[in-house]
Amino acid sequence: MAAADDVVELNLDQENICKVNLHGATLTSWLCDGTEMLFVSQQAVFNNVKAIRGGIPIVYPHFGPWELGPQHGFARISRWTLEKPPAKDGDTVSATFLLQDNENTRQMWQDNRFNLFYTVIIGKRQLKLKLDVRNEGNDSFEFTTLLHTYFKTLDVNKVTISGLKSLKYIDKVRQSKKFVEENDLVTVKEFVDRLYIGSVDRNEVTNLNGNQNVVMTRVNLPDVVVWNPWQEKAKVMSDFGDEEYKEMICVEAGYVAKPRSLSAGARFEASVVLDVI
Ligand SMILES: O=P(O)(O)OC[C@H]1O[C@H](O)[C@H](O)[C@@H](O)[C@@H]1O
Repeated sequence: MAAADDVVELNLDQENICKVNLHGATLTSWLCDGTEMLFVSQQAVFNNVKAIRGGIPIVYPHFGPWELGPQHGFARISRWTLEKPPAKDGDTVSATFLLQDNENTRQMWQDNRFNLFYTVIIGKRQLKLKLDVRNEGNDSFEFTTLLHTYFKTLDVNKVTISGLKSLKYIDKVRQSKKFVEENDLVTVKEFVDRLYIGSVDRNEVTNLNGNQNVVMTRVNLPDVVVWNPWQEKAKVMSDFGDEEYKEMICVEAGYVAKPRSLSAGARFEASVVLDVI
């Protein structure tokens, strides 16, 4: 369990609440009309050191194994600050979190200076997530970023994902070779780790918890990663139950297929909207 003072709650009403852990600004719960939409492992570790296994960890400034630092970058294992506490505005509640460069990140990542603002907005049957990266230094830098969304489902076998047909994808399970997706609806029946390149901006993920479907709309996040560790990988992950692969599917919106360059003083804004339909 996370310590209470690590968690910021955005409370629209009793049945529509989301929780953000300041460790990584990881969204660890999204209650939509009383149904939990996000998967968090029973084995997840809340020690403010390890990345939280589940919810929506933020990948930045690097997706995947990184020669300069930890896998998926430092954002998901850094302590964020609460820049704007939860406030109600009409039918939504929003809060903004901030990660700034510090001695540790500068040492790891070529002395780059940045502000990364993350705004979470919960509405009725909707969650909106906004990333805003600002280059505060005198030199340009490159980064990749992704919202590593773990959706909760009662049965991963029934989940379908639309919007990927005809796209090229890198299949990390098959020596990172490139393939073209042939299916209108992607289903997951085995260990899957794919990076779909340059997808249309809308994907529908069906049969999530409570038989809910979610439409994911992306702005400035052209790529989609689909991941499920299945039985074989689940067994070797210490913070993931052996059978939990049945209860989750990661559909991750990112800018990851190629790095984004940001010149000195420039800004990169991107967002994901999750609508429960
Ligand atoms: O175990 P983690 O570092 O959290 O990474 C979990 C997974 O994240 C992404 O989905 C990657 O595509 C996978 O290759 C990776 O295994």
